[in-house]
Amino acid sequence: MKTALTIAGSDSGGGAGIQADLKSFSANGVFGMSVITAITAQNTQEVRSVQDIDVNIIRDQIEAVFDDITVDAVKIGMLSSADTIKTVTQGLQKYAPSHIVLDPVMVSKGGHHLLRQEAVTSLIDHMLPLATIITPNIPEAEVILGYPISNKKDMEKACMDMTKLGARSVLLKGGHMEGEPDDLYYDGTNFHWISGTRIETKNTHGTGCTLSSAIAANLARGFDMLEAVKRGKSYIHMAIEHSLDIGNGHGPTNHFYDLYRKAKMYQEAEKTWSN
Ligand SMILES: Nc1ncnc2c1ncn2[C@@H]1O[C@H](COP(=O)(O)OP(=O)(O)O)[C@@H](O)[C@H]1O
Ligand SMILES: Cc1ncc(COP(=O)(O)O)c(N)n1
Repeated sequence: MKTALTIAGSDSGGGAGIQADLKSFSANGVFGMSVITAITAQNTQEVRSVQDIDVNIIRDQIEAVFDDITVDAVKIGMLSSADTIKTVTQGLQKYAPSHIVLDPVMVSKGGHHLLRQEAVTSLIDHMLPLATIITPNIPEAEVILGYPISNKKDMEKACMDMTKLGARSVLLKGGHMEGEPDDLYYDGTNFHWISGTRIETKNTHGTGCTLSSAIAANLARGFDMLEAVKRGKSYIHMAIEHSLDIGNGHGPTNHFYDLYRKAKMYQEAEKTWSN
C-alpha cells in the first residue's frame, strides 16, 4: 500500500489539521502517518490555545518515520514558528521525499494565527523552495507576495510569482473570491483553471487540509500532478457538499460519504452477482 505523511498541527475538534489529513488520506486510498508540530485546543468555533511541540520531538518523529517506512508523499500544514520550519526543512532535505505538498496554513477561520507573523519570511525562504506544489488560499498568497489579489488576472500573476520564489508548481485556491470557487493550477509553464461550483454552507472547517491531503494521497498513488489536483478538487467538492453539522460553528468536511456510497454500490452489485 502507498503511504503519505502529514507534518501538521493537531485540531482537537477533529475537523482540520492532522485529524482531517489522516481521514482524507484513508478516503483517498493511502496509509497515513503523522508528525505533529503543534497541539491546538480547537473546536468548530475557535482556537483556544496552542502548544508548539519541542523541535527535538519533531525531528525524532520525522526520523522515526523515514528511517523505517517508505514515504510516497508528504503534506505540510501548520508549522507555527521559525524554529519548527527550520527543523522540518532539515528533515525534508535529509530524506528528500519525491512529493511535498505545502499548504501554507497561516490563520484559522476564526482569525487565530497558526503561523507566527515573524515566521512568514522563514516559510518563504526555506519551505517554498522544497515544495513540489504550494496550495495557498487568496489571503495566504497575498501575505506571501505582499500585494492584493482581486481577480483572475491577479491570480495568474500570483502563481507565476510563487514559482519565482521556488515552488515547483502552484494551486491557488479561489474559495475566498466572489462567485464560483475556481482554483488556478500553474505547472511552471501552463495555467489550468480547475473550476468549481459554490455550495452554500457554513461548514468549511478543514477544507484546505482536506484538499491538500487528497492531492498528496493521489500523488503517492502515482497520478501526475494535474490528475492529482483534479482528483483533489472533486474530492473536496464532495466533502463540502456532504459536510457535517457537528458543533455550533463551522462544521467539518465529510470523509465518509464517498466510502459509504461505494460500499453501498458494492453491496447492490454483490446482490446481482449472487442471483
Ligand atoms: N463553498 C464552497 N463550495 C465549493 N467549494 C469550495 C467552497 N469553499 C471553498 N471551496 C473549495 O475548497 C478548497 C479550499 O478552499 P479555500 O476556501 O480557498 O481555502 P482554505 O480552506 O485554505 O481557506 C478549494 O478547492 C475551494 O475552491
Ligand atoms: C491544526 C490546524 N491546522 C490547520 C487549520 C486550518 O484549517 P482550514 O483547512 O480550515 O484552513 C486549523 N484550523 N487547525
